[in-house]
Amino acid sequence: MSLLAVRDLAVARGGLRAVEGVSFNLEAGGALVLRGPNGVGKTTLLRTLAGLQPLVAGVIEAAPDAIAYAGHSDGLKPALTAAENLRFWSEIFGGHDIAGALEAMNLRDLAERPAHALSAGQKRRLGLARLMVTGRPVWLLDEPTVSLDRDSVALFAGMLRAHLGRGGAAVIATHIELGLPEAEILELGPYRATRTRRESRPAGFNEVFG
Ligand SMILES: Nc1ncnc2c1ncn2[C@@H]1O[C@H](COP(=O)(O)OP(=O)(O)OP(=O)(O)O)[C@@H](O)[C@H]1O
Repeated sequence: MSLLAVRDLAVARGGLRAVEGVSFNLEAGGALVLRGPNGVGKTTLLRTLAGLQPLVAGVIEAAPDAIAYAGHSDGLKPALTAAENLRFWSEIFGGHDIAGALEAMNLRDLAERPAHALSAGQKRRLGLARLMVTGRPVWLLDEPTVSLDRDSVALFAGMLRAHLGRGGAAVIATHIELGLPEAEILELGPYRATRTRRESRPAGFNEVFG
């Protein structure tokens, strides 16, 4: 079943065309990794897929309410505790349980701490845990591992794999290998997009993500 289908998409930022010729079909369990140099248009593409800005050309087809977007900002309410932040988002997205989200990103011991008193990596973990309570199948992730230490990257990779295993899907802009051997890679260059290869496991990979 297709969760997100994109045909010949062109996107722009600040009035300038970023990338064009983007086509892919994401099914349940599918992951697409966006690669490309700084400024090429990965964020612009994700923002367009999330409906945060209009497309220039092409077609985006997604089921209604299928998409959850995690951008550069963690989107936290600083005065609310970690648990209250998750409850806030859960109520907006339909009342999903927050316990699994706290567990998935190792936040149980920080549940009662206000978000403003979390470290950068802890805030990022909370921002990513938010995805779990949305209950949405398609995760659009913009550099999700920024500020995460090695163990937290592994936690997040596990959470993402579990999401895919449950029939979810993800589009991920990342400069690091996330340990998703089944992921397709979309290399973005100026004004073009090229499907190249699947993500491979580098030597020694299992030490971090196994
Ligand atoms: N708010 C903005 N207004 C105008 N132009 C912008 C804005 N934000 C980004 N741009 C420009 O749009 C182009 C695409 O930027 P984008 O953030 O999509 O790239 P990226 O591939 O995600 O980069 P990075 O790897 O550095 O995160 C860049 O040339 C950038 O300078």
